[in-house]
Amino acid sequence: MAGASSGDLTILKLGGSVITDKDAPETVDDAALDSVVSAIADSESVAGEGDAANLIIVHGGGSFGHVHAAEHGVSTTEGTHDLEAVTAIHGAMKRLNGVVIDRLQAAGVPAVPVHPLSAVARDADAELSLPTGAVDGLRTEGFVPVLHGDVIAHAGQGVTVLSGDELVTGLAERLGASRVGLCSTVPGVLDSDGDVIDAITDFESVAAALGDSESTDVSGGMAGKVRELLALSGQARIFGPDGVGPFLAGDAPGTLID
Ligand SMILES: Nc1ncnc2c1ncn2[C@@H]1O[C@H](COP(=O)(O)OP(=O)(O)OP(=O)(O)O)[C@@H](O)[C@H]1O
Ligand SMILES: C=C(C)CCOP(=O)(O)O
Repeated sequence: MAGASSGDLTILKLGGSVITDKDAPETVDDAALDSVVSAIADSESVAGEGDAANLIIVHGGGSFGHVHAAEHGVSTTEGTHDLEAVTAIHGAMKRLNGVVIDRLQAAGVPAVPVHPLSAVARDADAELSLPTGAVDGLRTEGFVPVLHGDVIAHAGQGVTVLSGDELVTGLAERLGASRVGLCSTVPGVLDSDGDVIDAITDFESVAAALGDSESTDVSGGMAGKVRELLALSGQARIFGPDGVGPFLAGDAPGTLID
């Protein structure tokens, strides 16, 4: 897309639950990944050569990061100094990122990896230091940066998990994204009858319906996701795999979090 400015920026998260088989360790869900990759490749968010890209992709951990994090007792709040844990969790996320990058590139998307462990950190109050120069520079040069949930330095705790959802909101705030979308396995946030909620503006009114992930997850499942997105100053949407194409085309699938 010619001359994209930061005002056009879209940040899309591909849930780990979507692109992996969350119940089989380190297993990619090939059909699901190929389907969301096609929707991205078919969208106008991918720049022509020499133009700025208006898309940043983040993906979650699924059966790669979460399984190793749970095995080592590491979460977004529980840290570790164990080198083996850091290596296992980060290594698994890099392997998943490599698969995502390969599929995107094969579909014609100029995707490049960005690994948070190398640049992101939390201070003792859990405030994120999240430099955006590399991500924004790559995007401006026409590449689509693909980041992922990871382990990052956490003052006094060793490393803790940085969820893809935190990355999405952190990048959206710092880069002024105009559209933020999270693709999960569900068509949106569901109420206690199983129907998609149109819009959520406060946590308490939906808290009773919000649960953890159905699989191993160290970052809070749907409840964590809604909390994270409510803290964002702009709007965001949560939708299922079928919503990726419509979302990138400017439609409004799933649940609005505002
Ligand atoms: N009220 C609800 N509405 C929708 N999903 C819910 C609800 N309560 C719990 N869930 C569960 O939350 C899951 C989504 O959270 P999960 O952490 O698995 O998301 P993800 O972002 O797709 O994956 P990952 O965290 O690995 O990136 C859904 O698949 C569903 O099982
Ligand atoms: C478990 C790890 C390392 C990544 C967590 O990212 P998420 O799946 O977006 O919560």
